[in-house]
Amino acid sequence: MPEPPKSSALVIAQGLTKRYPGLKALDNVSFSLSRGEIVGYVGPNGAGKTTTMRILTGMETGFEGAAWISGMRQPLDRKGILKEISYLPQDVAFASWRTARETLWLFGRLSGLEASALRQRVPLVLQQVGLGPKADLRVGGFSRGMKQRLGLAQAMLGHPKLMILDEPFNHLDPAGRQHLKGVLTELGRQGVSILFSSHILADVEELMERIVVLRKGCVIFDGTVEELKAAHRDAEVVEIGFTGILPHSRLSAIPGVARVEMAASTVLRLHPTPGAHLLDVSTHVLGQMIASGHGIRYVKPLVPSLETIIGRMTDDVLDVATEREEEASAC
Ligand SMILES: Nc1ncnc2c1ncn2[C@@H]1O[C@H](COP(=O)(O)OP(=O)(O)OP(=O)(O)O)[C@@H](O)[C@H]1O
Repeated sequence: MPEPPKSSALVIAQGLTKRYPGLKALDNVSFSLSRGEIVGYVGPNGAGKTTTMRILTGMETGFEGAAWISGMRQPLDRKGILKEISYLPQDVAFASWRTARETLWLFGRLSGLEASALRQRVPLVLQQVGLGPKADLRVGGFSRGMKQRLGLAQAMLGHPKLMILDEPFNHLDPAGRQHLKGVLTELGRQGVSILFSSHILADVEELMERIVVLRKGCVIFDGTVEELKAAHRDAEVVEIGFTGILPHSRLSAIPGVARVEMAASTVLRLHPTPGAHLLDVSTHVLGQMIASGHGIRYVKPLVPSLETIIGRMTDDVLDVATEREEEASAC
């Protein structure tokens, strides 16, 4: 059996490849997670996020490559690993007739937690996820957002070293997402590592210490959000509000201008060519507009959102099996 790589990382995924008939769901996926690190695992539908998470939790066993958690290997050391991790699946489901408190109590006992520990822990985690006042209500009457919170409470219950959360922000309203971000940040501060997937990127940007982007089963970026944004500076545009009628075909001919988009009759957006310096190009365009008698109402740089960048990197397409033949690597 191969030795775990010499690394202090809590999670090491090395060359993970998962095949389904006619489809490579994961293609040589490698990344790692340090202790206390919060990592966003993102990509379009079908990119392979859940498959990776299922491998890390030991639910998916037929794969190539290796996954180590705390120096233990999946799926061989599954029992040992289960003591250190928790998993929040995408669609949480609970028995409707139990209360939130009973649900956590049962889960805790089945996970081997002592009754004395649960007496303290259950009210605490319910409080932390904002369900304290609902502890003794039946889950059947819970909204989807409340069930999502209960799922998170369950994932926190056993003091895991690693939490793997598949779409934890699903079904939460803006206040709920804000609250959850606070809870996860605090857990990170306490040394808990968190790997989470999300399609709601605008809200979770500042939560991610690192972002791993997956496309068609391949890791296409692994770094900080700042590094990702820096690599996509060419997606920045400048918006110019002006007076008068603009013959914008003349502006398109200016060196460094890839495209002039008319956002409204007196608002244009300047798209630079890759590698062009946005400030230089804007200065040139503004000079020409003023020289031809246009008044400038405002100039505003538009920095692309994380969602725009990821959409650009992944084409934002639903990946279908026919697009990803088993042997052909899309990486
Ligand atoms: N049991 C299975 N049998 C066959 N194909 C599967 C199976 N499970 C997943 N897949 C396929 O593997 C690919 C990756 O699926 P996965 O659920 O990991 O994607 P995802 O990134 O989590 O997507 P989403 O954002 O929609 O949750 C998809 O093409 C999916 O259809």
